[in-house]
Amino acid sequence: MELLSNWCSNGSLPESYVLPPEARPGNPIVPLEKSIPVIDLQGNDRKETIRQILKTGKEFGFFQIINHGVSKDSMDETMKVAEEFHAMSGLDKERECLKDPNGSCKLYTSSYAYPREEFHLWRDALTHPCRPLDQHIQFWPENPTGYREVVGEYSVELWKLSCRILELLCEGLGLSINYFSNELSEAPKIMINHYPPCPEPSLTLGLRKHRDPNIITILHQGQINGLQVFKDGLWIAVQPVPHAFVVNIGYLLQIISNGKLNGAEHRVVTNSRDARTTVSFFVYPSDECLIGPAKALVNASNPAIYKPFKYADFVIASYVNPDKEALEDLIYKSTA
Ligand SMILES: O=C(O)CCC(=O)C(=O)O
Ligand SMILES: [Fe+2]
Repeated sequence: MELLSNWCSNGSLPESYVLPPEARPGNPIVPLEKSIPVIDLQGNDRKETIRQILKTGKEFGFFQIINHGVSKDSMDETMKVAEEFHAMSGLDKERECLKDPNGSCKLYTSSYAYPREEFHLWRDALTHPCRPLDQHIQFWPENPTGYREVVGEYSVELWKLSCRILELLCEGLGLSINYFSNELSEAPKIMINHYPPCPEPSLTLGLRKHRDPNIITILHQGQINGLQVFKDGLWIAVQPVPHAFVVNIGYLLQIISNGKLNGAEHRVVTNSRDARTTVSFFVYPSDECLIGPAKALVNASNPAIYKPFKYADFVIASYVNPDKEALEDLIYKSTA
């Protein structure tokens, strides 16, 4: 596996990156009236904020947040070390990711299933766990200078923000305020994506259509366009708003909410001019965690759509041995 950043500037798109016609991005459709709502977390009416989050979490599965309490400096410095990391040589990047004998810090290109992929994606990525910080930080990259300190502080802030958003969601859904304060949110991860300029943006993608396999994701997407959300058969671009975060409902939260929230499908398109670097904070459960509709949300008029399953089995059916039917058998309650 050679990182994309090592060779991407040679000016051509290899055949293995050319997606089949139906999966290509085509012309992006940006219906203005359907843009992703921006929610002010400092709005002084808490009930109104919760109403907006629930509404857009159902309609779009995505929202942007401003006045979220994470400092601009922390966001800017994190973006800077993220860009610097991907600007290092391939060998240096690999060396920085070998510090954990258990391989918790991962560097890959395209998706982590690269060797099995029929088509590759125009992306490199670095990912590592981030909580509890003192159990993981010693395995993170030491270079670029300041990486651990800056990303360490950022991940503490993002954890606080995740808890705050989950509390608002709990309140809106009618769940106890600490519903997620357990193994459901035990294994958060940072992911630093890098999408170099691409010679043929119409033929390939940075990420194919997917739902995040987690509870929620908080994305720092910087200033470059690329993220698109699938809604009612259209792709909607998530326009960068300076220092906003993009929040998206993960597939597991769709299941826990018994369909009251939507784990929306999304993808990343590339462009020929600007490199794009993004930082995702993923809230994941532990592998052993049981996932299923919250009891408080199921009753005679809202019967359970999904049945309980172990998170590790979901990962197997989604990624390790991807099998749509096996995944549906695992998560959906039989209607027979
Ligand atoms: O880079 C982006 O804009 C989105 C990344 C994403 O969807 C993911 O990492 O799951
Ligand atoms: Fe995603």
